[in-house]
Amino acid sequence: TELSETLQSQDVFDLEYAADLNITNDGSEVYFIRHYMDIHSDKKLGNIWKVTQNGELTPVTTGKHQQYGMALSPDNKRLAYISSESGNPQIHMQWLETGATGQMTNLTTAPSRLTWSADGKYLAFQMFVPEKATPPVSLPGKPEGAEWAEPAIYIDDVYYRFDGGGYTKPGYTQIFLLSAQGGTPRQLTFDEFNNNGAMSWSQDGKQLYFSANRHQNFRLEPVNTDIYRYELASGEISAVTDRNGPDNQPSVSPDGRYLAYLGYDDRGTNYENTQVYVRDLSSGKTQSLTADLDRSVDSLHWDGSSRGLYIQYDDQGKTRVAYQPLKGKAKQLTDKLGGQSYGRPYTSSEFDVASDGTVTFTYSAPDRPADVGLHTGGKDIQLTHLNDDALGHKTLAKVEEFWFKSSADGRDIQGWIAYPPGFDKDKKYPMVLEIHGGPVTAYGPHFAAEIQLYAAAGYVVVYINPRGSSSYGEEFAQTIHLNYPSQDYDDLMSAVDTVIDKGFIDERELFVTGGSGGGVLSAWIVGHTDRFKAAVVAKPVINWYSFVLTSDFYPYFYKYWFAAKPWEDLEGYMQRSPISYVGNVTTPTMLLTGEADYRTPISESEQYYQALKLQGVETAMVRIPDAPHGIYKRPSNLMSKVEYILWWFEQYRDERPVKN
Ligand SMILES: CSCC[C@H](NC=O)C(=O)N[C@@H](CO)C(=O)O
Repeated sequence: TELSETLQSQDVFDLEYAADLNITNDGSEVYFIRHYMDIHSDKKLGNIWKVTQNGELTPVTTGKHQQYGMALSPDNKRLAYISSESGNPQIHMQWLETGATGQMTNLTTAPSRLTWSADGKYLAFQMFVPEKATPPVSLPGKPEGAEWAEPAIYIDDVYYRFDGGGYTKPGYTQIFLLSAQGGTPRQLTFDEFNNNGAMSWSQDGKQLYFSANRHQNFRLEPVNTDIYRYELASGEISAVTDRNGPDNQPSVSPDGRYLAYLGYDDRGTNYENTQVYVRDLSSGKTQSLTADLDRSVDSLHWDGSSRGLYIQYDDQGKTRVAYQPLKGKAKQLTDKLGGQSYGRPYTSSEFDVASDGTVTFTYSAPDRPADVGLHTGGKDIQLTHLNDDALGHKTLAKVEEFWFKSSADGRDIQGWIAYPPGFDKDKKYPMVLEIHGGPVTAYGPHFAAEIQLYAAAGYVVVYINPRGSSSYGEEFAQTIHLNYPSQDYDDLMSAVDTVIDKGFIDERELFVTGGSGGGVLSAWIVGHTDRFKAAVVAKPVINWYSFVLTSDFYPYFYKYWFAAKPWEDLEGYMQRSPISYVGNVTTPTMLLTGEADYRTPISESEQYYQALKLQGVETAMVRIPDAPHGIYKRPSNLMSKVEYILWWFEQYRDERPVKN
């Protein structure tokens, strides 16, 4: 039927995407995790696959498991990875010449960040080491065999719960060393810090560089990570960087002379460009290679000759890889990265580089989640087509870029329109404005099941990067510093007007939704205009005062998003809170949030729901049991989100597509 040729919500179970790309030294093969959605456990699982330059695909591991954290040995003969096939996550190894595999560890908590030494003899990794917590109170008088209520929980840590991880247990993440022959790992760090940042070995294997926040006050200085050097012989740890601001992703050059890393000087704003620094390890001389690039670098890989670095950064909603020599100008390679955020069209990608400069990356297209791509000989090649079977026969929304001027100040703003399958410009369509979160993140022309499903239901979907978004430089992102929400509202309204002016939108049929920061802005919108027929506010902040005092990452939010603590600036907090404008709302507005969302806790949604009820505004609340902030991570939750949003909008639709 015609219906079966458009995307249906249950199709999210058929999506696959590529991650953890590892390219061989000669660039001939790429190992990657082929993620898929398991309809029985309702979880994302994944196995290792290999693809050659000719696009020949071979499975490397198999089974219904979560396999991740893959690291190819320096000689390309072994593949270390983490797998939960024995019940809980353990380090596994595959000998690629023979196909022999083995479980290398028998750990009690999950390992992470497998990092090979240059000689291939060792793997460094990290693991949480729990500490014994004795509650300060134990109840007297419990008779033998009595079934009393669960004991009270005593909390005294700053970070007592974390979105996606639940309530925290006492303990710290420590660094371990494992022989590549397997056996018992040796714990290297023991102190009361989370030694949990990226690691890189010196070429002679005598030192291990890692990033961590090891400041005494680390809990209240949440972004102040530095690079440290661990001496394998003595166990001594010394700081390599010491500025106020994050320093992370250390990477020793192949010739052992330099240490590259990412970071910025913390000026206390909502956003600074992350730069690439290179330190000469013998002289200590350090320079930024990207001081003139007005973008944030997200990741880096050394060139095999140690003469420069391949860097990844977001630029106007796309993600690029460029080659940045140690001296001189960067050379652009590709802008086709993306596709790993399959729910909403956020920029999200990764890349790896072979010794000969062949780049592999997650290949993005608006109609497909991430495939494996290759950049070689100046060309981009798509090596896999992981979703052609599931999506190839479907008519998906076409995604088109548009630019417009904001009514606030004439600033240029970028957006995208997703057209419903079978779109006819001579008809009038309902519109959904979908708003991203962050707020300093970026949408782009990437596959997004949510956008595609709204379009498949007949809506023209509009999404933009309002001021404050990343990928347009520091000034653009900082316009919302201590000023959010603000003129971003005007940017969104100008986008709606621009698309209406194109002539195919039924102005009476406007709908709005957004999640997280987009929940803030959609609640802000219904408090400032009644032009939308219905709204769904997903996982929002409604009241900045209560948010700062209930969100998991509160030492960051109060410090970088506000001028003072809530009780020192009540007026400032309330003036920027959607709750302050609830008295203006007439738009039917539904709330939708995960019950285990500790980033924007469901109490924010409850406040708005109850306020709307008191105001007599049509409202409803959808609570997704056990879902954290990333609702889409369980496919059925992504389905619930989309189905509820479409259902709510349909309640308020009385016009159907008609001829002009
Ligand atoms: C507006 S409060 C912070 C919410 C969150 N930011 C960081 O965690 C957010 O906006 N998340 C976005 C982007 O990841 C989302 O869509 O969930």
